Amino acid sequence: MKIKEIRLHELEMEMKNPFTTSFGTQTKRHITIVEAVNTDGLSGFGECVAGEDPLYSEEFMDSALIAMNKYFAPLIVQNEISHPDEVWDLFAPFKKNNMAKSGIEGAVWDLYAKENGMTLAEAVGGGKTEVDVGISLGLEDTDELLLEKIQEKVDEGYKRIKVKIKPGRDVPMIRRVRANFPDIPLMVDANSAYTLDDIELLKALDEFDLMMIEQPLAAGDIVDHAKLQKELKTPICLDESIDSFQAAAAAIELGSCEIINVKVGRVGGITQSKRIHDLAAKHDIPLWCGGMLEAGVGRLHNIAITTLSNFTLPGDTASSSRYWEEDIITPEVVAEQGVVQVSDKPGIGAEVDFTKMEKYLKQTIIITEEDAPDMVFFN
Ligand SMILES: O=C(O)CCC(=O)C1=CC=C[C@@H](O)[C@@H]1C(=O)O
Ligand SMILES: [Mg+2]
Repeated sequence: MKIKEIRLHELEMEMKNPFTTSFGTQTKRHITIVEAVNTDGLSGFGECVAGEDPLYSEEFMDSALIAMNKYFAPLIVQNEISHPDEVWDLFAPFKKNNMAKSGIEGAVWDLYAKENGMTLAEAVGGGKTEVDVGISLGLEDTDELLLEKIQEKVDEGYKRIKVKIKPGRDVPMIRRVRANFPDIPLMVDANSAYTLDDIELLKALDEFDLMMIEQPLAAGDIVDHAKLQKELKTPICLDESIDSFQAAAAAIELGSCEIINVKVGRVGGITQSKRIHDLAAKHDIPLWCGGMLEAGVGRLHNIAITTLSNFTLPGDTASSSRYWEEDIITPEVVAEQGVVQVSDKPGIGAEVDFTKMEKYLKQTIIITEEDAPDMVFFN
Protein backbone atom coordinates (compact mmCIF):
# COMPACT_ATOMS: atom_id res chain seq x y z
CA MET A 1 0.00 0.00 0.00
CA LYS A 2 1.18 3.51 -0.75
CA ILE A 3 -0.17 6.21 1.54
CA LYS A 4 0.36 9.65 0.07
CA GLU A 5 -1.10 11.75 2.86
CA ILE A 6 -1.98 11.62 6.55
CA ARG A 7 -4.54 14.10 7.84
CA LEU A 8 -4.82 14.72 11.57
CA HIS A 9 -8.28 16.09 12.37
CA GLU A 10 -8.13 17.60 15.86
CA LEU A 11 -11.58 17.73 17.48
CA GLU A 12 -13.07 18.92 20.71
CA MET A 13 -16.33 17.16 21.54
CA GLU A 14 -18.70 18.07 24.34
CA MET A 15 -19.77 14.96 26.25
CA LYS A 16 -23.47 14.34 26.78
CA ASN A 17 -22.91 13.57 30.48
CA PRO A 18 -19.91 14.34 32.71
CA PHE A 19 -17.82 11.26 33.53
CA THR A 20 -16.27 11.04 37.03
CA THR A 21 -13.53 8.62 38.07
CA SER A 22 -10.90 8.62 40.81
CA PHE A 23 -8.96 11.00 38.47
CA GLY A 24 -11.67 13.68 38.48
CA THR A 25 -14.59 14.79 36.28
CA GLN A 26 -14.50 15.07 32.53
CA THR A 27 -16.98 17.02 30.41
CA LYS A 28 -15.15 17.30 27.07
CA ARG A 29 -13.13 14.99 24.88
CA HIS A 30 -10.12 16.21 22.92
CA ILE A 31 -9.83 13.66 20.09
CA THR A 32 -7.77 13.26 16.94
CA ILE A 33 -9.24 11.42 13.97
CA VAL A 34 -6.44 10.17 11.72
CA GLU A 35 -7.13 9.87 7.99
CA ALA A 36 -4.71 7.91 5.79
CA VAL A 37 -5.20 8.61 2.06
CA ASN A 38 -3.78 6.30 -0.61
CA THR A 39 -2.71 7.22 -4.15
CA ASP A 40 -6.23 6.43 -5.47
CA GLY A 41 -7.76 8.90 -2.99
CA LEU A 42 -9.24 6.16 -0.78
CA SER A 43 -9.23 7.01 2.95
CA GLY A 44 -8.82 4.86 6.07
CA PHE A 45 -9.59 6.20 9.54
CA GLY A 46 -8.13 5.74 13.01
CA GLU A 47 -8.68 7.54 16.31
CA CYS A 48 -6.06 8.64 18.81
CA VAL A 49 -7.58 8.04 22.26
CA ALA A 50 -5.09 9.89 24.50
CA GLY A 51 -6.73 11.78 27.36
CA GLU A 52 -6.86 15.55 27.81
CA ASP A 53 -4.26 15.35 30.60
CA PRO A 54 -1.68 12.70 31.58
CA LEU A 55 -3.91 11.21 34.31
CA TYR A 56 -4.83 7.77 32.97
CA SER A 57 -1.40 7.31 31.37
CA GLU A 58 1.58 9.50 30.55
CA GLU A 59 0.20 10.40 27.14
CA PHE A 60 -2.12 13.32 26.51
CA MET A 61 -3.62 14.69 23.31
CA ASP A 62 -1.22 17.63 22.95
CA SER A 63 1.77 15.28 23.29
CA ALA A 64 0.18 12.68 21.00
CA LEU A 65 -0.45 15.30 18.30
CA ILE A 66 3.22 16.27 18.32
CA ALA A 67 4.29 12.62 18.22
CA MET A 68 1.97 11.81 15.31
CA ASN A 69 2.87 14.96 13.37
CA LYS A 70 6.61 14.81 13.93
CA TYR A 71 7.36 11.07 13.87
CA PHE A 72 4.63 8.59 13.04
CA ALA A 73 2.77 10.25 10.16
CA PRO A 74 6.05 11.07 8.30
CA LEU A 75 7.18 7.45 8.65
CA ILE A 76 3.96 6.26 7.02
CA VAL A 77 4.06 8.61 4.01
CA GLN A 78 7.77 7.94 3.43
CA ASN A 79 7.51 4.14 3.38
CA GLU A 80 5.70 1.52 1.36
CA ILE A 81 3.84 -0.99 3.57
CA SER A 82 2.53 -4.34 2.42
CA HIS A 83 0.55 -5.16 5.58
CA PRO A 84 -0.48 -3.07 8.65
CA ASP A 85 1.34 -5.53 10.94
CA GLU A 86 4.56 -3.86 9.66
CA VAL A 87 3.64 -0.49 11.17
CA TRP A 88 4.60 -1.48 14.73
CA ASP A 89 8.15 -2.37 13.59
CA LEU A 90 8.40 0.81 11.53
CA PHE A 91 7.57 2.84 14.67
CA ALA A 92 9.73 0.69 16.99
CA PRO A 93 12.78 3.04 17.19
CA PHE A 94 10.52 5.52 19.00
CA LYS A 95 9.67 4.39 22.52
CA LYS A 96 6.14 4.21 23.99
CA ASN A 97 3.74 6.93 22.73
CA ASN A 98 1.37 4.00 22.20
CA MET A 99 -1.82 5.98 21.72
CA ALA A 100 -0.16 8.17 19.09
CA LYS A 101 1.17 5.06 17.31
CA SER A 102 -2.19 3.34 17.54
CA GLY A 103 -4.13 6.30 16.08
CA ILE A 104 -1.98 6.20 12.94
CA GLU A 105 -1.81 2.40 12.76
CA GLY A 106 -5.62 2.23 13.04
CA ALA A 107 -6.02 4.40 9.93
CA VAL A 108 -3.63 2.09 8.04
CA TRP A 109 -5.64 -0.98 9.14
CA ASP A 110 -8.92 0.56 7.96
CA LEU A 111 -7.39 1.55 4.63
CA TYR A 112 -5.88 -1.93 4.20
CA ALA A 113 -9.26 -3.57 4.86
CA LYS A 114 -11.00 -1.23 2.39
CA GLU A 115 -8.34 -1.74 -0.31
CA ASN A 116 -8.91 -5.49 0.02
CA GLY A 117 -12.71 -5.35 0.18
CA MET A 118 -12.76 -6.78 3.72
CA THR A 119 -14.37 -5.68 6.94
CA LEU A 120 -11.90 -4.53 9.57
CA ALA A 121 -13.07 -7.48 11.70
CA GLU A 122 -12.11 -9.88 8.87
CA ALA A 123 -8.79 -8.10 8.35
CA VAL A 124 -7.84 -8.57 12.02
CA GLY A 125 -8.94 -12.21 11.91
CA GLY A 126 -12.15 -11.96 13.94
CA GLY A 127 -15.14 -14.22 13.33
CA LYS A 128 -18.08 -12.87 15.33
CA THR A 129 -21.00 -11.09 13.67
CA GLU A 130 -22.20 -9.50 16.89
CA VAL A 131 -20.53 -8.57 20.18
CA ASP A 132 -21.77 -8.29 23.75
CA VAL A 133 -21.59 -4.90 25.37
CA GLY A 134 -21.45 -3.65 28.94
CA ILE A 135 -21.44 -0.13 30.30
CA SER A 136 -18.99 1.82 32.43
CA LEU A 137 -20.65 4.18 34.91
CA GLY A 138 -18.81 7.09 36.49
CA LEU A 139 -18.97 8.06 40.17
CA GLU A 140 -22.12 9.92 41.21
CA ASP A 141 -22.53 12.39 44.10
CA THR A 142 -24.90 10.08 45.96
CA ASP A 143 -25.64 6.35 46.06
CA GLU A 144 -29.26 7.09 45.07
CA LEU A 145 -28.14 8.74 41.83
CA LEU A 146 -25.86 5.79 41.06
CA LEU A 147 -28.66 3.29 41.73
CA GLU A 148 -30.91 5.25 39.32
CA LYS A 149 -28.21 5.17 36.61
CA ILE A 150 -27.72 1.44 37.08
CA GLN A 151 -31.45 0.79 36.83
CA GLU A 152 -31.59 2.78 33.58
CA LYS A 153 -28.71 0.80 32.06
CA VAL A 154 -30.02 -2.56 33.27
CA ASP A 155 -33.35 -1.67 31.62
CA GLU A 156 -31.49 -0.86 28.38
CA GLY A 157 -30.13 -4.42 28.46
CA TYR A 158 -26.37 -3.85 28.93
CA LYS A 159 -24.69 -7.18 29.70
CA ARG A 160 -22.58 -6.00 32.60
CA ILE A 161 -22.41 -2.95 34.77
CA LYS A 162 -19.03 -1.44 35.69
CA VAL A 163 -18.99 1.00 38.58
CA LYS A 164 -16.09 3.29 39.42
CA ILE A 165 -14.80 3.25 42.99
CA LYS A 166 -12.31 5.36 44.92
CA PRO A 167 -11.32 5.63 48.59
CA GLY A 168 -14.39 6.78 50.52
CA ARG A 169 -16.75 5.56 47.76
CA ASP A 170 -16.22 1.82 47.84
CA VAL A 171 -17.41 -0.99 50.14
CA PRO A 172 -20.59 0.58 51.60
CA MET A 173 -21.57 1.93 48.15
CA ILE A 174 -21.09 -1.47 46.48
CA ARG A 175 -22.99 -3.13 49.34
CA ARG A 176 -25.99 -0.92 48.50
CA VAL A 177 -25.62 -1.62 44.79
CA ARG A 178 -25.59 -5.37 45.42
CA ALA A 179 -28.53 -5.20 47.81
CA ASN A 180 -30.57 -3.44 45.10
CA PHE A 181 -29.30 -5.55 42.20
CA PRO A 182 -28.51 -9.01 43.63
CA ASP A 183 -28.17 -10.76 40.24
CA ILE A 184 -26.61 -8.35 37.72
CA PRO A 185 -23.12 -9.02 36.29
CA LEU A 186 -21.28 -6.33 38.27
CA MET A 187 -17.65 -5.19 38.39
CA VAL A 188 -15.71 -2.28 39.87
CA ASP A 189 -12.85 -0.15 38.50
CA ALA A 190 -10.53 1.69 40.91
CA ASN A 191 -8.27 3.35 38.31
CA SER A 192 -5.22 2.63 40.47
CA ALA A 193 -6.54 4.46 43.57
CA TYR A 194 -5.40 1.94 46.23
CA THR A 195 -2.18 0.41 47.60
CA LEU A 196 -1.40 -2.88 49.31
CA ASP A 197 -2.05 -1.06 52.61
CA ASP A 198 -5.73 -1.24 51.62
CA ILE A 199 -5.70 -5.03 51.38
CA GLU A 200 -8.40 -5.58 54.03
CA LEU A 201 -10.72 -3.13 52.28
CA LEU A 202 -10.11 -4.80 48.92
CA LYS A 203 -10.72 -8.25 50.46
CA ALA A 204 -14.06 -6.96 51.77
CA LEU A 205 -15.17 -6.61 48.12
CA ASP A 206 -15.05 -10.42 47.83
CA GLU A 207 -18.45 -10.68 49.51
CA PHE A 208 -20.23 -9.02 46.54
CA ASP A 209 -19.69 -11.70 43.91
CA LEU A 210 -18.09 -9.25 41.48
CA MET A 211 -17.01 -10.38 38.01
CA MET A 212 -13.70 -8.61 38.63
CA ILE A 213 -11.92 -5.72 40.33
CA GLU A 214 -10.22 -3.59 37.70
CA GLN A 215 -6.82 -1.96 38.32
CA PRO A 216 -6.97 -1.60 42.12
CA LEU A 217 -3.25 -0.74 42.49
CA ALA A 218 -0.77 1.58 40.79
CA ALA A 219 -0.69 2.03 37.01
CA GLY A 220 2.23 -0.02 35.69
CA ASP A 221 2.41 -2.27 38.75
CA ILE A 222 2.63 -6.02 38.13
CA VAL A 223 4.27 -7.31 41.35
CA ASP A 224 1.88 -5.97 44.01
CA HIS A 225 -1.13 -7.07 41.94
CA ALA A 226 0.30 -10.61 42.00
CA LYS A 227 0.50 -10.44 45.81
CA LEU A 228 -3.05 -9.05 45.99
CA GLN A 229 -4.53 -11.64 43.59
CA LYS A 230 -3.30 -14.42 45.90
CA GLU A 231 -5.33 -12.88 48.75
CA LEU A 232 -8.52 -12.26 46.77
CA LYS A 233 -11.26 -14.59 45.59
CA THR A 234 -12.44 -12.01 43.04
CA PRO A 235 -10.45 -11.96 39.78
CA ILE A 236 -8.25 -8.92 39.27
CA CYS A 237 -8.50 -7.36 35.81
CA LEU A 238 -5.55 -5.23 34.73
CA ASP A 239 -6.08 -2.09 32.66
CA GLU A 240 -3.44 0.65 33.15
CA SER A 241 -0.69 -1.90 33.96
CA ILE A 242 -0.94 -3.66 30.59
CA ASP A 243 0.78 -1.11 28.37
CA SER A 244 2.64 -3.61 26.17
CA PHE A 245 2.86 -7.25 25.13
CA GLN A 246 5.76 -7.62 27.59
CA ALA A 247 3.65 -6.30 30.47
CA ALA A 248 0.87 -8.77 29.57
CA ALA A 249 3.40 -11.63 29.50
CA ALA A 250 4.82 -10.60 32.89
CA ALA A 251 1.37 -10.26 34.47
CA ILE A 252 0.32 -13.67 33.18
CA GLU A 253 3.54 -15.32 34.36
CA LEU A 254 3.38 -13.77 37.84
CA GLY A 255 -0.37 -14.33 38.27
CA SER A 256 -1.07 -10.61 38.66
CA CYS A 257 -4.54 -10.89 37.11
CA GLU A 258 -7.08 -13.42 35.90
CA ILE A 259 -8.61 -11.12 33.28
CA ILE A 260 -7.16 -8.46 30.96
CA ASN A 261 -8.88 -5.35 29.67
CA VAL A 262 -7.32 -4.71 26.26
CA LYS A 263 -7.42 -1.12 25.13
CA VAL A 264 -6.10 -0.90 21.59
CA GLY A 265 -4.58 2.57 22.11
CA ARG A 266 -2.90 1.72 25.41
CA VAL A 267 -1.03 -1.29 23.98
CA GLY A 268 0.06 0.48 20.77
CA GLY A 269 -2.52 -0.66 18.24
CA ILE A 270 -4.29 -3.60 16.65
CA THR A 271 -1.17 -5.66 15.91
CA GLN A 272 -0.10 -5.59 19.57
CA SER A 273 -3.70 -6.26 20.69
CA LYS A 274 -3.70 -9.40 18.51
CA ARG A 275 -0.41 -10.58 20.04
CA ILE A 276 -1.77 -10.08 23.56
CA HIS A 277 -4.99 -11.83 22.50
CA ASP A 278 -3.13 -14.90 21.30
CA LEU A 279 -0.91 -15.06 24.39
CA ALA A 280 -3.86 -14.67 26.76
CA ALA A 281 -5.83 -17.34 24.89
CA LYS A 282 -2.92 -19.77 25.34
CA HIS A 283 -3.02 -19.15 29.09
CA ASP A 284 -6.83 -19.20 29.46
CA ILE A 285 -6.97 -15.54 30.44
CA PRO A 286 -10.25 -14.06 29.14
CA LEU A 287 -10.27 -10.58 27.62
CA TRP A 288 -12.61 -7.70 27.08
CA CYS A 289 -12.15 -4.48 25.18
CA GLY A 290 -12.17 -1.36 27.33
CA GLY A 291 -13.24 2.06 26.12
CA MET A 292 -11.57 5.48 26.26
CA LEU A 293 -14.77 7.49 25.74
CA GLU A 294 -14.15 7.23 22.00
CA ALA A 295 -15.95 8.89 19.15
CA GLY A 296 -17.38 6.57 16.51
CA VAL A 297 -14.13 5.73 14.70
CA GLY A 298 -12.41 4.38 17.80
CA ARG A 299 -15.62 2.63 18.85
CA LEU A 300 -15.74 0.77 15.50
CA HIS A 301 -12.09 -0.26 15.88
CA ASN A 302 -12.95 -1.63 19.33
CA ILE A 303 -15.86 -3.61 17.90
CA ALA A 304 -13.58 -5.09 15.23
CA ILE A 305 -10.97 -6.31 17.75
CA THR A 306 -13.72 -7.73 19.99
CA THR A 307 -14.65 -10.14 17.19
CA LEU A 308 -11.51 -12.17 18.05
CA SER A 309 -12.47 -15.36 19.87
CA ASN A 310 -10.86 -14.78 23.28
CA PHE A 311 -12.76 -11.53 23.84
CA THR A 312 -15.33 -13.50 25.81
CA LEU A 313 -16.48 -10.83 28.27
CA PRO A 314 -18.71 -7.84 27.38
CA GLY A 315 -16.69 -4.76 26.35
CA ASP A 316 -17.24 -1.00 26.69
CA THR A 317 -18.53 -0.43 23.15
CA ALA A 318 -21.81 1.12 24.27
CA SER A 319 -24.08 3.07 21.89
CA SER A 320 -22.77 6.35 20.42
CA SER A 321 -25.76 8.07 22.04
CA ARG A 322 -24.43 7.19 25.51
CA TYR A 323 -21.56 9.63 24.93
CA TRP A 324 -22.57 12.14 22.25
CA GLU A 325 -25.55 14.20 21.15
CA GLU A 326 -24.25 13.49 17.66
CA ASP A 327 -21.41 11.12 16.79
CA ILE A 328 -19.13 11.70 13.77
CA ILE A 329 -20.08 8.49 11.95
CA THR A 330 -23.09 7.38 9.92
CA PRO A 331 -24.65 5.08 10.96
CA GLU A 332 -23.87 5.53 14.64
CA VAL A 333 -23.09 2.55 16.88
CA VAL A 334 -26.26 1.19 18.46
CA ALA A 335 -26.33 -1.43 21.22
CA GLU A 336 -29.66 -3.22 21.48
CA GLN A 337 -30.25 -5.35 24.56
CA GLY A 338 -26.50 -5.31 25.15
CA VAL A 339 -25.55 -6.50 21.66
CA VAL A 340 -23.89 -4.60 18.79
CA GLN A 341 -24.08 -5.98 15.26
CA VAL A 342 -20.76 -5.98 13.41
CA SER A 343 -21.13 -4.10 10.12
CA ASP A 344 -20.57 -6.12 6.93
CA LYS A 345 -19.35 -3.02 5.01
CA PRO A 346 -15.63 -2.71 4.17
CA GLY A 347 -13.22 -1.36 6.76
CA ILE A 348 -14.65 0.11 9.97
CA GLY A 349 -18.10 -0.35 8.43
CA ALA A 350 -19.48 3.21 8.65
CA GLU A 351 -18.82 6.55 6.98
CA VAL A 352 -17.01 9.37 8.71
CA ASP A 353 -19.44 12.25 8.32
CA PHE A 354 -17.36 15.37 7.59
CA THR A 355 -20.35 17.69 7.96
CA LYS A 356 -20.86 16.44 11.50
CA MET A 357 -17.13 16.40 12.23
CA GLU A 358 -16.77 20.00 11.05
CA LYS A 359 -18.77 21.15 14.09
CA TYR A 360 -16.10 19.83 16.45
CA LEU A 361 -13.03 20.57 14.32
CA LYS A 362 -10.22 22.73 15.76
CA GLN A 363 -7.71 22.16 12.95
CA THR A 364 -6.54 19.64 10.35
CA ILE A 365 -2.81 19.00 10.02
CA ILE A 366 -1.75 17.48 6.68
CA ILE A 367 1.45 15.47 6.34
CA THR A 368 2.60 14.57 2.82
CA GLU A 369 5.73 12.83 1.61
CA GLU A 370 7.05 16.09 0.15
CA ASP A 371 6.54 18.12 3.34
CA ALA A 372 7.45 15.47 5.92
CA PRO A 373 10.84 15.93 7.54
CA ASP A 374 13.30 13.11 6.87
CA MET A 375 13.73 10.94 9.94
CA VAL A 376 17.11 11.49 11.52
CA PHE A 377 18.33 8.97 14.07
CA PHE A 378 20.78 10.22 16.64
CA ASN A 379 22.90 7.19 17.35
O1 LIG B 1 -17.18 3.80 28.18
C1 LIG B 1 -15.98 3.89 28.04
O2 LIG B 1 -15.44 4.28 26.99
C2 LIG B 1 -15.11 3.50 29.19
C3 LIG B 1 -14.89 4.61 30.11
C4 LIG B 1 -13.88 4.28 31.19
O3 LIG B 1 -14.21 3.53 32.08
C5 LIG B 1 -12.59 4.87 31.13
C6 LIG B 1 -12.22 5.71 30.11
C7 LIG B 1 -11.00 6.42 30.11
C8 LIG B 1 -10.14 6.29 31.17
C9 LIG B 1 -10.59 5.69 32.42
O4 LIG B 1 -11.17 6.69 33.20
C10 LIG B 1 -11.65 4.60 32.22
C11 LIG B 1 -11.12 3.20 32.42
O5 LIG B 1 -10.30 3.01 33.29
O6 LIG B 1 -11.53 2.23 31.76
MG1 LIG C 1 -10.13 0.97 33.74
